[in-house]
Amino acid sequence: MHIITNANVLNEQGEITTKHIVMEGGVIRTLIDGDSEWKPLEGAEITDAAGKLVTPGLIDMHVHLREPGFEHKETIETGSRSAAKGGFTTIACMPNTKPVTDNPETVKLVLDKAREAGIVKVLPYAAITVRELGRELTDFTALKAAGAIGFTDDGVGVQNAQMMKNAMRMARELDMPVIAHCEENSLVEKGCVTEGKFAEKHGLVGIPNESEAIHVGRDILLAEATGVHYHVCHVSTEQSIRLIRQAKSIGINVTAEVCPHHLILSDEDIPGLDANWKMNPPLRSPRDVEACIEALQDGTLDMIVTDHAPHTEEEKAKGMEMAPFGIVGFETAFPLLYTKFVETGLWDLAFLVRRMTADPARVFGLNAGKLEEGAPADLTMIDLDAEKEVDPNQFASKGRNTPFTGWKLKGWPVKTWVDGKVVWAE
Ligand SMILES: NC(=O)N[C@@H](CC(=O)O)C(=O)O
Ligand SMILES: [Zn+2]
Ligand SMILES: [Zn+2]
Repeated sequence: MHIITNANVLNEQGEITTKHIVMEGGVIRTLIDGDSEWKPLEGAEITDAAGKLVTPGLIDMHVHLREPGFEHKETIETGSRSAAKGGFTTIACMPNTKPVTDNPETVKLVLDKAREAGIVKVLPYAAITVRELGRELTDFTALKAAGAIGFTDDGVGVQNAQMMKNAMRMARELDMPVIAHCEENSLVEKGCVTEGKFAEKHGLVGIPNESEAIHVGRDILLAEATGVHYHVCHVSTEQSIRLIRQAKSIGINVTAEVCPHHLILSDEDIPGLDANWKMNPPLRSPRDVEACIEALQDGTLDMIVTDHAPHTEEEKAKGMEMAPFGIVGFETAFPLLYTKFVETGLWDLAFLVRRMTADPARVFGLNAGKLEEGAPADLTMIDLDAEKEVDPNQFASKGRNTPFTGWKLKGWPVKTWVDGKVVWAE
C-alpha cells in the first residue's frame, strides 16, 4: 500500500481540495478528506504531497519513440522515462519507425519493449499503408488483434483520397479511429518553415496553411461518408480549425489535437536559422496561434499532445533546409502551458489538466485520466511554485532538440506513479 498524504487535488468543480490518496493493487482505493480524523495504516509507504498538486497521470496521444530502427534518436525505454519525467503515464506512439509499424510483429515488439521498460503505458498506433508509402492498405484486422489502438501514417499525409476512404471504411468496420497527419504534398514541395514573414526574410520556401487544411477538409467529407472516428493530428492553422468547427457543429465524428508549440510560438518568434525551431507542421503566424488557443478553449480542439519527436544534434545541425522536422516535448509540456496560460490567468488550472487527461481519455475510450476511487493509480505530483530553466542537458530523452532552452518556467512534475508504482521521482 502506498499513500499520498495532503495532496492538492482538483474536484469536479475545478476547485482545489486536500486529500490523502490510498493506492493498493494498482488502483486508487480511497480518497480521504484532508481535514478528517485519520491515521495512516501501519506499514504503508507514504509520500507527503503537502503544498503540491496531484493530478491524474498526463496522457499524450501523439509521440515518437523511434524504436525499432532509430534507437540513436530515442528508444522505448528512454522515451518512456522522458514521458514519466514530464508527468505522463499513458502515451500513444506513432508507427514511423524502421520497419514501419505496418505488421503485427512490430506492434508486438513495441508492446514487449514497453512492458520490459516497465515505466509508462505505451499504446501503439499502426500504419494505414504499407511502409507509409500510400500505395496499399495494411492488414487492419491483424494489426488490431496485435494491439494497435488506431491507424495513422503520421510523418506523411495519405495523398490518395480513395486510399483514405477505403482506410476509413475498414477502420469503421473494426470500430477503430483513423488519425491523420494532414499534408498535401503537391502544395508543400521543399518547404521547411511556414509561408510568411520568416520565410520571406530568409528566402526560404514556405509551407502554406492550405497544405494542411485541404486534407482536413477532404477527410471530414470522407469521415462523414464512412462514419469513422476521424482524429486530426497537430492542428496548426486557422483554416483547419474553421473546417473542424463546422464539421463538429453538424455532428460529424471528428476530434483533434494541438501541440504546446503551436499554442505558444509563431514564425515571428524564430530567432534565426536554427533547426530546433523546425517542426511539422511548422510554426505558423500569430493569427493561427490565436485561432489554436481559441479553438482549444471552445472545444473545437479536444486535447493537447506533444508530438515528442527526438532527433540527434548532428541531424539538427544540418540547418533549416536539410535538418529533419520535429522537436522533443515530454519534459517541457506541462511547465510551458502552466506558465504561459495558467500563471497568466488565461486558463483555469482544471481546464489545462482536463485537456491533458480526461479529454484524451474520453476521445480514445481509455480507462485513464481520472483521479477517483477505483481508477488506475496513474498519478502525477506537480510543484506549481518552483521556478526552473529549461536545460536540455537534463532531459531523460536522448533528444535535445527544443526551441525552449533557457525558458524560465513553473509547474514542474516531481513524481509520477503508474499502477501505484513510482516510475519517476525528482
Ligand atoms: N512532427 C514532426 O516534425 N516530426 C515527426 C513526424 C510528424 O509528426 O509528422 C517525426 O517523426 O519526426
Ligand atoms: Zn505528423
Ligand atoms: Zn508526429
